[in-house]
Amino acid sequence: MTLMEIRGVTKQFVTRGESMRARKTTFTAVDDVSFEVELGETLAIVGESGSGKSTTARIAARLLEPTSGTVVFDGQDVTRARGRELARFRNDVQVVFQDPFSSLNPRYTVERIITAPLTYQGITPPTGRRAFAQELMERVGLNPDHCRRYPAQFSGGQAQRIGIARALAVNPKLVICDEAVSALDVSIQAQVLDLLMRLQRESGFSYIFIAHDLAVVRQISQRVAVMNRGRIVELGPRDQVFGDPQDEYTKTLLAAVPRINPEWDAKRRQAQ
Ligand SMILES: Nc1ncnc2c1ncn2[C@@H]1O[C@H](COP(=O)(O)OP(=O)(O)OP(=O)(O)O)[C@@H](O)[C@H]1O
Repeated sequence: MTLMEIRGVTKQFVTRGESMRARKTTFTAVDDVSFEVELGETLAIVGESGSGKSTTARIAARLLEPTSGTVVFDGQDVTRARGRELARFRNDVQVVFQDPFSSLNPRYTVERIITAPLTYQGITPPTGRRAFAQELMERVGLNPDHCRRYPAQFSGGQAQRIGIARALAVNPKLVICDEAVSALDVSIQAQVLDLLMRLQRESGFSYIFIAHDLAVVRQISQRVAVMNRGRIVELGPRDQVFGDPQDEYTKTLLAAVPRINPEWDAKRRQAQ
């Protein structure tokens, strides 16, 4: 079943040079992009820096309006949704950002951060906020006794787990991870990826997983979209894209990754 459909989405940014007299120029960051996200799957979007991945993610999350094209979620056109319709969308689609610290309010306790999406939606958990936050902390591998602590008292990997717990608080159907593990050390990255995969197995939601690291994408995704200069140049099942890429740019991208060691990769997948 299709959960989200991005149809012919284009995003242009109008920029102006330093001086007021400088001419305005239009830059197309995302150019006629279309893809679908199936219920329960992980679709990865990969590409070099500047290829338009984050802009696409922000449009899919309705954090940015496209210049043209449509975003359909659960059968509804939400491209210009407002009010209650937008609130429902914001509940169903959660985002985990790259830098956990800048996406967590430093003045709020973890308990307050994790339960904030419930507050926006006007929901009171039957067991109370603290018990609810503690349960989620346990689910993401954090010590529930630390629920009164502040973000600065956690490591980068732990802070990202707080961001993930917050995303899960409202039982989303889709979680958009925008370079969610890119800022973490490799060993911590692997732990957070394992957590993301476990949570999906438990709850059945979908991921759009944005990353530039192909080793990470290979581990987590079922399908992969490759972006180059604002366009999707290849989209297919992971093993097809990695094993038999059709597009020249995808081939170049794969050739440039020395970190994918097939033996290591096979061992990791066996261990999962
Ligand atoms: N608000 C904006 N105004 C002008 N240009 C923008 C804006 N946001 C993004 N861009 C440009 O659009 C292009 C695509 O950016 P985007 O962040 O989507 O790429 P990306 O693939 O996610 O790269 P990265 O991995 O570096 O974040 C870039 O050239 C960027 O400079």
